[in-house]
Amino acid sequence: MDLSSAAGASTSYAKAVDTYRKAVATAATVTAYAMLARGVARELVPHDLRAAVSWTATLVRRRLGPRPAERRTVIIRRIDEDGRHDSCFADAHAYLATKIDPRTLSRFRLSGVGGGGRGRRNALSMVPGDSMTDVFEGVEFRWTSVISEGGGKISESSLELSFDAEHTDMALGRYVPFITEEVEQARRRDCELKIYMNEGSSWRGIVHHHPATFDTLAMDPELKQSVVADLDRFLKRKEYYRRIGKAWKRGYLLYGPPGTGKSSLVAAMANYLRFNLYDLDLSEVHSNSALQRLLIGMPNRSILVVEDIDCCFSARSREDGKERKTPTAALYGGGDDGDEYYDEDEGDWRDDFSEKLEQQSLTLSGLLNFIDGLWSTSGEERVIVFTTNYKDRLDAALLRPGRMDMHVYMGYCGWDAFKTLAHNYFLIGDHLLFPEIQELISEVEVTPAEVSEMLLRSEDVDAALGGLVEFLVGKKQAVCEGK
Ligand SMILES: Nc1ncnc2c1ncn2[C@@H]1O[C@H](COP(=O)(O)OP(=O)(O)OP(=O)(O)O)[C@@H](O)[C@H]1O
Repeated sequence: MDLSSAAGASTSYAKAVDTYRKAVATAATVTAYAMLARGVARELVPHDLRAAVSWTATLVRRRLGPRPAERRTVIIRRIDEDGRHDSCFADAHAYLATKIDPRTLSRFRLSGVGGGGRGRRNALSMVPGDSMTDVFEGVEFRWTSVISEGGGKISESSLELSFDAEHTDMALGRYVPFITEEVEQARRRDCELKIYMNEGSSWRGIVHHHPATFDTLAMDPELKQSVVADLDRFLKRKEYYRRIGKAWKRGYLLYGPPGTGKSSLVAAMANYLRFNLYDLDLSEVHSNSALQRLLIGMPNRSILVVEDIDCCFSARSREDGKERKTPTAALYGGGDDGDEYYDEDEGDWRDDFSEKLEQQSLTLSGLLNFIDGLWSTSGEERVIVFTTNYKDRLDAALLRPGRMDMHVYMGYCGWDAFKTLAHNYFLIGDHLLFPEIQELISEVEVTPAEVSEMLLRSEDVDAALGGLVEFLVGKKQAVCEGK
C-alpha cells in the first residue's frame, strides 16, 4: 500500500466531515430562525392581515404564474332526443374499446359485441365514472364515462370528451372525423364480403371467401406493387376526384392467357379494398335498359367485374340473332327470308334482322356509355374490372386512352411468381430443386394455374417439386418436338 497516498486520503476525509458538520449546523440554524419568525408572525400579526397577505400572494401567483388552461367538454349521449341510438356514441365507444389499456385502468367492462357467429367478439369499455386519455397529433383528449339519472327511472349513459379550449377546432375538425373513419374501416375489415351475381335485373349475393390476397398472388413483384399503389391512390383521392370534376371510379383491364390469375387478382382486389364484388354475366342481360337497372342497383364501394369481355358482345349478338330469328322475326319486321349477307368483320352471315336486334339489345357502347355517364355520377368509390384472354380481339372503344385506367398483363409464371407459389404451398424460400426449376421456368411457358396444380399433388415438398420438374421437362420436350 502507498503510505503517502493513504495519509492524503485521510486528510481529505477529515475535511469533508468538517464541511458536512458546518452545513448541518447552518441548516439547523436557518430552520430554527424560520420557525421562530413564523411563531412571532403568528403572535404579532393579526389574523385578518395574514389572510389578506395570503390572498394577495395567491392573486399575484395566479396573474404571474401559468394559468390553468380553459377546457371544453363535448357530451355524446348513447340515446338521442328521439330515443334512437346515437351513431357518434357508437363510434366513440367502438374507438375507445381499441384504446383501453387494461394495465392502466383498475376496472373496466368486458362485453360481447357483433351478435352471434363469426362476427362476435369481446370488447373492453370504461366503467361509469372512469376516465382515460387518448393522444391525437400530440394533443391529449380526456374521455370520461358518465351515467346519470334521466327524467324518469331510466339512467342515461354518455361519454364526455374534454380538451383544452385552444384545441377545439382540431377536436371537431380532425379528431372526431378521424374516429369515425377509424371505426368505419374496422367495421369494413370485420364484415364478410359478398359476391353478387345478376339474375334478371336484380342481384343475388352470397358470402365471398376467396382466399387470394396480394401476398399469395403470384405475379411480377413490380407490377403487383404498382397495382396496390394505384388502388391506394384511388382510395385516398376522394377530394381530388371531386375537385377535378371526375367521377370517383377506377377501371382495370386484366388480360393474359387462361390460368394466369386474372380472377385471383380480382379477388385479391376485393379483399384488399374490402369492397363487394358484382360479377356481371352479360349473357343474362338482354337489353341496355336491363343493364342500366342492374348497374344502378350497385351500391358505392363495390367492384363491377365483367369476365371475358371479348366474348360478350360479338358472340352474343350472333347467337341471339340465330336463336331468336324465327320466333321473334315478325316483331322486328324481319324473317327467314330476309336479305342475308356475309359480314367480313363479324365473320358470319347477317341479315337486317340481326342489325335491328343489335340496336334494340345490349351493346358494348351501351355498357361503356352508361359506365362513363349516368352511373358514374350516381355513386362513388367504384372499381370496374374487365378481363380477357385476348386483348387483341377487344373493341377499340374499350382500349381508347382514358377508358380503362390501368391495363394489367397477367403473364406466364416467372421465377418470382413461382417462389410466391412455393411459399404459399410449402412455406419454403429455397430448395435443392430450385435452380433446375428456375432454368426450366425461363425456357417454357407455364401458367401459375399449372404450377399450382403440380404443387397441390403432394404434401411432400420433394415429391411435389420433383413432379413439377418432370412436368416442365415434358413441356420443354413437347415444344422442341413442335407439338
Ligand atoms: N397468379 C396467380 N397466383 C396465384 N394463384 C394462381 C395464379 N394464377 C392462377 N392461380 C391458381 O390457378 C387457379 C385459376 O386461376 P384464375 O382463375 O385466377 O386464372 P384466370 O387467369 O382468371 O383464368 P381464366 O382466364 O381461365 O379465367 C386459381 O384458383 C389459383 O389457384
